[in-house]
Amino acid sequence: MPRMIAILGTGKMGEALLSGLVRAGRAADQIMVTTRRPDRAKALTETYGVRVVTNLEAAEQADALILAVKPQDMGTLLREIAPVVPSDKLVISVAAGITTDFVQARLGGPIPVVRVMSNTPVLVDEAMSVISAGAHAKEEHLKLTEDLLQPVGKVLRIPESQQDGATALSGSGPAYFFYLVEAMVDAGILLGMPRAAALDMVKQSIVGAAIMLRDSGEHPVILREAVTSPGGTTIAAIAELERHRVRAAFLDAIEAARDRSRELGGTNK
Ligand SMILES: NC(=O)C1=CN([C@@H]2O[C@H](COP(=O)(O)OP(=O)(O)OC[C@H]3O[C@@H](n4cnc5c(N)ncnc54)[C@H](OP(=O)(O)O)[C@@H]3O)[C@@H](O)[C@H]2O)C=CC1
Ligand SMILES: O=C(O)[C@@H]1CCC=N1
Repeated sequence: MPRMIAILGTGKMGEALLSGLVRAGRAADQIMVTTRRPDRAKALTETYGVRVVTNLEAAEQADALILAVKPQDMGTLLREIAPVVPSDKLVISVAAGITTDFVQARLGGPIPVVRVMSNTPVLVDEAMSVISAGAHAKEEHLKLTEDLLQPVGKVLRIPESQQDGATALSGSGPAYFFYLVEAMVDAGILLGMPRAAALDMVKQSIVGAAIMLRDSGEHPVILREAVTSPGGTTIAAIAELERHRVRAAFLDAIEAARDRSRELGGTNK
């Protein structure tokens, strides 16, 4: 395990990863973070007891760097730290669309870079993190990255060519489920239910369904068929979902997210 880890750009994702590291037992004095705003720095120190440093201090002193700025800010950050990052430092990027080649080219030298796409359920130790090695990252670097991420969820190694697709599927994935919950609660309101009761019903249904899906080992089609009685209520709803081409909308939506991830990587300078 790297002795000192630095998170550069500690916003929503950076903080989610930070909280996971702390929950997994990493001592606060083995984590450094960087931020842009002083009020954010103060809040992170107060909540986690971690040291807030400059990007240059983090890049010099930490054994592994987790880059968690927005894709649009990655070029600027890499230009700033490039002069002080030695070629044996493990650099982990969690930014959508940013390729390992992009990071390596801006840091210069044979730097081991690992690209990660995680998601916000890292906050409840249920993240889906997919990881890919850059040209100079070896088995030991993938293993170190897995060791960092395994305490906060599931980790899968994938070819980097699939990273933009994974960003669309599991990186953004939680948002699609929250969106679905919102839509179903609205349906409850339409049927005249109080908002709080509708939210309770939908929340418990999605949690129950998610746990069944994870723990039963059954295919989702089998689980859905078990709810769908001949001539019953569920098939009446599914007929409407099909009529509105909801499945096709998901295919198009996730393809659009994949394309946007590619664009974020391509347009960044
Ligand atoms: N949110 C999500 O669900 C997921 C996000 N990601 C990826 O994680 C990354 C971060 O996203 P997210 O956490 O949502 O975004 P945020 O805007 O919440 O976090 C980015 C943080 O980086 C800070 N920052 C920007 N530039 C610098 C700099 N030069 N030095 C120090 N700090 C800097 C920002 O400061 P300031 O607030 O002042 O702008 C901000 O706090 C993105 O690349 C995204 O693609 C990946 C998976 C899921
Ligand atoms: O929306 C985004 O760009 C980020 C990347 C994956 C999830 N959120």
